[in-house]
Amino acid sequence: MNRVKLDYSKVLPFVGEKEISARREKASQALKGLENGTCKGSEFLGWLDLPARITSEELDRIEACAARLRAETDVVVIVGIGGSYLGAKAVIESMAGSFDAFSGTKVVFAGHNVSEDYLYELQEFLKDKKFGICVISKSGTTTEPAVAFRLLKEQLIGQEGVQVSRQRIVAITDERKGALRALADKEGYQTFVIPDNVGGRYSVLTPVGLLPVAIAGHDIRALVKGAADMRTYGKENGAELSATYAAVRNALYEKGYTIEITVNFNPKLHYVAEWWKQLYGESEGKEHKGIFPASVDFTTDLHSMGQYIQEGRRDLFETVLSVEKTKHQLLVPCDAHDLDKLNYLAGKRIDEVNKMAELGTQLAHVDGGVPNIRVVIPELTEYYLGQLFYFYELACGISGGILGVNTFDQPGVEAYKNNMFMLLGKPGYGK
Ligand SMILES: O=P(O)(O)OC[C@H]1O[C@H](O)[C@H](O)[C@@H](O)[C@@H]1O
Repeated sequence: MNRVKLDYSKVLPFVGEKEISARREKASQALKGLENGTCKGSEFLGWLDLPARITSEELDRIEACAARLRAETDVVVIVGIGGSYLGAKAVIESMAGSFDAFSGTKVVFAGHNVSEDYLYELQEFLKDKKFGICVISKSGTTTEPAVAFRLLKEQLIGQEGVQVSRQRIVAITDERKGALRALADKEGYQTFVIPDNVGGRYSVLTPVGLLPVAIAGHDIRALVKGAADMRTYGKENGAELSATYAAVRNALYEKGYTIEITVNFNPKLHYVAEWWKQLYGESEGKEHKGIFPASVDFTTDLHSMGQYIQEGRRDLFETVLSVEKTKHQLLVPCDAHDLDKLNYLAGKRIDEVNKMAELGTQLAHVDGGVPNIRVVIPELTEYYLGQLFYFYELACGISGGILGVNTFDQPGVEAYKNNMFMLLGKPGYGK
């Protein structure tokens, strides 16, 4: 099996193998805590064996629902935020053509902000379209998706009537609890369940990620297979890949490298980094501890953030998502006049230019004092994305264990919500 690989050789000038292997021992302990369910937050370990537990029948049901929505609609609005949004968005952006949005896209997103202009413009866009809604909320009570869903449901009923709109709405939520569950049961929407023991940011391989990805026309079986293969591979070797990444980043953290920048050289990976930021930020950022997860898109951001990374405060390290093989091939053309002085590149692949930018940047940043990890992805396919997700999820569980926090809760997210509810006059929220 070809697979995602890790290269931390460009970290070694900053932390030695000895320091890393000390963290590697802690990583093994943390892994044990996950495997035998004795870690903090152990009620949320359902993701560990999720890829192997998903049955072909469940995938059939998801694919059938996606096929029905694809046939009955021009576009489906995926309504959700945080873990109920980012996994699907990451896969769809990675797999879709860069200009699909201009040639008739199958999915659009809402409920991940409360921008009045965004929602107005979405409603205008949907006015002359046959649309469906896939509303996703584990708790079923999150304000942003609830507001968007209320608007869109009203619009759908107005355009299609009550009966048709019930067919066009699918809800993904808790099996029993929450306002969305109550509404879905009352209206008779088709529903899918988010298991109790899988937290939002770990839910990409549940219907939360799989249904939107299937609606967008991508291969969810390959995605699940990639994750399952990574799980099997990890079981055979003590989760080598994830444990090493967790150990290396913690060794760096303890030496004062408190910010990790995930870097891509392919804009399709932008939302993979956004997904990663939620996974690591919500999991580790607590008790006034944790690596701050950031991200950049190169080479674009080399022309904005590159200066800071090269010469700013030395508390950064980078993790580059490096894709080995492109989907397409394109050569730099030769020009008879060569006024732009680019003929030295004529006949070379665009990807070679990109790869040399990647290598040149890595060397420059390491020289400038920025440790560099490389995560190598053989190709941008659903299969390797599945591997990558599982690699990161397991590493996050291990890393949180090394740090000593409860990786699976997010108490800090409530503070802004309470203030917002109080300011908006929600009953039960005093001054
Ligand atoms: O799926 P939901 O219950 O609507 O939650 C959506 C998101 O919002 C919350 O505030 C949490 O911080 C996230 O972990 C979660 O993924």
